Amino acid sequence: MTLALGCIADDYTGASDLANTLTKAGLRTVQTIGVPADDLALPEVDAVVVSLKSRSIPAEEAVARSREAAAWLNARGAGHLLFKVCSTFDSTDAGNIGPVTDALRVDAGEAVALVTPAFPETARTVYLGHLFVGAVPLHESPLKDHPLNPMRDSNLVRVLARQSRAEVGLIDLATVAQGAEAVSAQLDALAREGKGAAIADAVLDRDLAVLGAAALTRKVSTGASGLGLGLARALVAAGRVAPAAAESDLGKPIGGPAACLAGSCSQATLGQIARAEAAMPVRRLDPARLLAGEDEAGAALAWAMERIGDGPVLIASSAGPDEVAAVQAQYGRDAAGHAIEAAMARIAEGLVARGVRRLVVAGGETSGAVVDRLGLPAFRVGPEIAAGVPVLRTTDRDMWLALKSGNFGGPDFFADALRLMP
Ligand SMILES: Nc1ncnc2c1ncn2[C@@H]1O[C@H](COP(=O)(O)OP(=O)(O)OP(=O)(O)O)[C@@H](O)[C@H]1O
Ligand SMILES: O=C(O)[C@@H](O)C(=O)CO
Repeated sequence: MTLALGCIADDYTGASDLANTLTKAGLRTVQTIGVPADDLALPEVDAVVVSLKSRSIPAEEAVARSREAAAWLNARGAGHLLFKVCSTFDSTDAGNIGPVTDALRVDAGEAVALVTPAFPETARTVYLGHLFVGAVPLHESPLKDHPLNPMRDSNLVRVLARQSRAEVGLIDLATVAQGAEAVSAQLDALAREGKGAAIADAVLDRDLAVLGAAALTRKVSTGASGLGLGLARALVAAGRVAPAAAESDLGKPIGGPAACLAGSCSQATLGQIARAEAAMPVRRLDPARLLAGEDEAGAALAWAMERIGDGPVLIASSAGPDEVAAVQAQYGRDAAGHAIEAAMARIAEGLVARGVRRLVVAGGETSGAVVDRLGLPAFRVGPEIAAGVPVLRTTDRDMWLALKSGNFGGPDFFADALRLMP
């Protein structure tokens, strides 16, 4: 297999978002969970998205895992490596976007890497280095209250510089408007000034096409699905990939019981859970009881088993910012997060052991914990449920999944997803 594009995603929902974007742009794409084992049979594809769970782990571990993924992708001839990060740049001052970008860039022998989280389709735009989520700057958006990485600075040149060894520059919209050659020349100029990364502005899809073409002249770039779209378009335009229609037949219907799990505390997910109450039974986990050692997971599983024969169910730990802050103050941010993720993974395992083959999970870390516990190796990409969220079909067994990024999806996301999982 010779890959046109190798991708390393820092969480599993982000990986499926990117796999969805690449598929829609005509690249035959597969999403793997972790670095694939040598004997994993993969279809012939243009792009592989290796999903890591590296967004919120110590930087040196994130670097080591990303390097391992890069080595696997490079061994399959990847012409370009994209490090897929969140479109809201989720990270802390300790990393991991800066350290991983530095490491991949240096390993590839590049002086500077283009970085942009812009994804206009989901209303993430970058102007003069400032990230906007819809109509508000990042630090005024709900991301300011993220349970693991509250984003309180919208100036990404500053944010990335705090995480990076090298200095960070800017490629502004005026330069992007002049086209790929101007962007490439600006990258060279920034490299001469000693900059190791450049935040690139992008407001419209056409800006992404320019950035993709410029990024493709180097071996490594960092961005969200928007940059993936730009790279895919550039690969097709350069004749390096013959565009393929998305697979319409991902296999026979599976049917049977279905369940949804939500660990994301994003505003979008909280709204979707509230809406789901009208469509299916919803059980809310009590994080305080769970963290005090009560068997909340066992109780939720028993609750689900009483209802699942009649239709889908939803189990959610999600809570608003005040409740999250109270739990974190008592148990610590990471300990609380990990304990809740572990409970979700246990519930997923129990549901699958009892026959669930259609599973929707909301939240990147939550999805990571669930998919790891289920031991799923790779996914083929099915139809799009909402911008950034495809239906996935496991390559090694008959199972449908949807891994939803916290902020993505329409108000009726859970019902919308299940409708596309026959
Ligand atoms: N009630 C709660 N109190 C404190 N932490 C919670 C609670 N419910 C969930 N969590 C934790 O919050 C974190 C949510 O992160 P997750 O990545 O799953 O969602 P997200 O960040 O909204 O999604 P994405 O990364 O896709 O944008 C997880 O670690 C989860 O265990
Ligand atoms: O880019 C995004 O917003 C998503 O794919 C994601 O990474 C959320 O975890």
